[in-house]
Amino acid sequence: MYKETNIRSIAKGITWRIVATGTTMSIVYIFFGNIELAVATGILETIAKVGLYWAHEKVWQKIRWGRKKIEPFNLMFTGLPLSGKTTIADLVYDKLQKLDIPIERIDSKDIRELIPNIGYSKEERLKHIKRIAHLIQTLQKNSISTITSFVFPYKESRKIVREMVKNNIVVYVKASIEECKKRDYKGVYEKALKGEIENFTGISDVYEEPQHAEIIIDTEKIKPEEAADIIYKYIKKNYIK
Ligand SMILES: Nc1ncnc2c1ncn2[C@@H]1O[C@H](COP(=O)(O)OS(=O)(=O)O)[C@@H](OP(=O)(O)O)[C@H]1O
Ligand SMILES: Nc1ncnc2c1ncn2[C@@H]1O[C@H](COP(=O)(O)OP(=O)(O)O)[C@@H](O)[C@H]1O
Repeated sequence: MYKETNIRSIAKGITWRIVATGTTMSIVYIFFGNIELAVATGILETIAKVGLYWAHEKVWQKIRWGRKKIEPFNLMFTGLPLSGKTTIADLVYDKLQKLDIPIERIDSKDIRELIPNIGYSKEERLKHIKRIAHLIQTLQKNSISTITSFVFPYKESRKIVREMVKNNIVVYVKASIEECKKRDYKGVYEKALKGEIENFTGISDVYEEPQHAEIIIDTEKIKPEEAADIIYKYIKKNYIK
């Protein structure tokens, strides 16, 4: 998010004054053919309008009417490993950033690097998700929206987030296990099938499908760019009118 600095406001004020006063002086000169009158009008106009503009701005700063607060939201991407969460969430993030709203991207790989000593048992995953929900909550207190992509495999883990954060939008990124195995650029399915990874979602642990997702993306039918567009339009319609 950008803040208008004082120096930028002053520069804008000066350039606008040159344009506006130049226009007034030209009109006076065209009508009356008197250069002294045109210059005098220009000087008087500058003095009067600089003061009046300042007062006008001060009054409007106190008026709340017509201002709209953008409520922070959390886009919660959930789905099997390799279903396409990161790919689509990154595209949505790029699109939403262009709207100049305060927004953060939180992906499982970054958080698991940051908090490495946590495993994948149900108990550990729930503990992990509570920390993430707390992080989203803190960002929301500062009006920052979030795009989070985690497996979020249990109904219980998604409920934790829904109860802790405002405006939670579940995006279920759907793909069959067979398809995810084909996409396995991380080699995690291969390892899980060999028994080298325990409690692997979809292989040796459950993925409880969301029953009330706000958005469902079937990645075997919809391309990443189309999916990002659907999600972007949903956000624009419901949160940034
Ligand atoms: N046992 C097990 N189960 C599921 N996933 C595993 C496991 N071990 C490692 N991985 C890799 O870690 C990613 C999932 O981590 P998450 O933090 O999103 O999981 S969770 O939400 O806490 O359940 C997930 O990455 P994504 O592919 O980004 O989903 C896996 O590649
Ligand atoms: N329709 C699709 N949507 C998203 N990803 C897709 C799609 N079709 C193929 N893929 C590929 O599947 C892989 C998904 O990986 P990734 O986004 O890291 O998934 P996840 O974050 O769910 O583990 C990527 O290589 C991506 O290019």
